[in-house]
Amino acid sequence: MSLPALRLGVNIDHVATLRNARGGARPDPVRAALQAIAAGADGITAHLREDRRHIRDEDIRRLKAEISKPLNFEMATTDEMLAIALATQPHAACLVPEKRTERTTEGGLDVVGGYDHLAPAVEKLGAAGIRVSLFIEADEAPLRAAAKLGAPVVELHTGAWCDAVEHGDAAKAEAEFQRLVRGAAFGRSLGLEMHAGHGLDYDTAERLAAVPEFVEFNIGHFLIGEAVFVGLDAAIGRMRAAMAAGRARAA
Ligand SMILES: CC(=O)[C@@H](O)[C@H](O)COP(=O)(O)O
Ligand SMILES: NCC(=O)COP(=O)(O)O
Repeated sequence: MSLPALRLGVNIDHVATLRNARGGARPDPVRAALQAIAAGADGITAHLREDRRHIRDEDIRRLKAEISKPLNFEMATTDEMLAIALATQPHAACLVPEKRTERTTEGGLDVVGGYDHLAPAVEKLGAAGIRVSLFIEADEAPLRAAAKLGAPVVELHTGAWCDAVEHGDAAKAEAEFQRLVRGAAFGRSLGLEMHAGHGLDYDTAERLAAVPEFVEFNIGHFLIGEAVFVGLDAAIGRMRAAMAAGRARAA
């Protein structure tokens, strides 16, 4: 069986985290994006948080102008972010939940409770030719709501699984992995394009790559951390190899 190719979107947010720690211009997240593409990334993901804790407006403008691969713009569903997305015209916009005090994104969007709030944003982004993705949990209710909203893509939140793996909680990890497997199959049966991301490392990306419905992973924090030790090119090369190995096992 030949499976669809599995794309790697590299999230460069945490290059900006490091830059902002000193308040200057270095390290430059756009340089990281260009290097990631040269090393084999299929696209670049950047999350313009409302508090601008890492990526800034100018980074988004430069990314759109300077990179040669698709830009996946992660955003909260606010009027401000919608205006920036419509002005920037990224390839894709991934709607994510945001809490001001969270350290990182803690879960998927509440697509069911937030349906009426999300609907006009999905409609406007789609009408502008921007591919809309919803960052959600791998459960039937949000998947059904995403399909009803008319979003072509969902990104399943892999954070709970990756945390359980990292903390050595084997039972929870297996349950979370099976939830992702079921969610990917169910989402695909609804016609959704299936992406995944949050907290993935070499091992979790390799295992998830064997789930045939996934066509894109977005990976950032781990790769930028690895780059400190082995360089960005090597980290991306090893991630691609891990994904290919997982995919090969599924074929
Ligand atoms: C939605 C998501 O998972 C990404 O935005 C990524 O995690 C970015 O890093 P922070 O969550 O630290 O902003
Ligand atoms: N949407 C998830 C993402 O872009 C990357 O998340 P992480 O690998 O930085 O945790």
